[in-house]
Amino acid sequence: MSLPIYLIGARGCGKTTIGQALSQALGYAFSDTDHNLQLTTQRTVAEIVAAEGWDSFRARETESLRAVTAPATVIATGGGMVLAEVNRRFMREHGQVIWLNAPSTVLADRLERQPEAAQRPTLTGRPIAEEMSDILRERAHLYRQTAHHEVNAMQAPEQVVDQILQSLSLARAS
Ligand SMILES: Nc1ncnc2c1ncn2[C@@H]1O[C@H](COP(=O)(O)OP(=O)(O)OP(=O)(O)O)[C@@H](O)[C@H]1O
Ligand SMILES: O=C(O)C1=C[C@@H](O)[C@@H](O)[C@H](O)C1
Ligand SMILES: [Mg+2]
Repeated sequence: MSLPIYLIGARGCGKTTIGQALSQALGYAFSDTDHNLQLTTQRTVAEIVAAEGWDSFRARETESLRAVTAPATVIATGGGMVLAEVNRRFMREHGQVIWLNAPSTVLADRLERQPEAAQRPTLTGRPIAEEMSDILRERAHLYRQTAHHEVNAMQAPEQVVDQILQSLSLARAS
């Protein structure tokens, strides 16, 4: 059975972009926990957070992770999925976890170009560059401890996909 592949990392690291390309390369299905939540609730992240608050969003995100988990599927997760221990354990136990890592300056740059505010409401109320730096400082250890493999997400998308494929095949061979 082909285990699911979970992509984790901060906003803008490319979980959705790379996830789609990786799923095509492997002939796997593709799911995205943020999109799944949007479909099932018919609301954006910003709308859920405005109506119910972040704690409720985080609880729904845990449900979304379970709902999309299936064999032979690449799963792009929400940037905050690693905050809950239950999610970290679930991903490590059910599949291969890949951290798409890039410096906060690169991520902030991408988000400033394409903010998608409905899916990425502010987490701290601070400007994007400062928020990203704070978020990575808080979460880097959680991404690191959850991931089976860390990949450099500053490379061009095709190279990121290649590096993931290499990590996975090396893991299978060892
Ligand atoms: N390797 C890359 N090189 C250059 N640009 C990239 C790369 N990966 C993603 N991008 C760009 O960065 C932006 C954010 O990418 P994407 O939406 O895939 O990130 P994400 O990790 O899914 O974010 P979120 O956690 O908010 O869902 C998009 O404009 C995308 O085109
Ligand atoms: O980093 C985060 O906490 C988030 C990232 C996005 O993928 C969404 O899941 C949401 O905007 C929260
Ligand atoms: Mg995404």
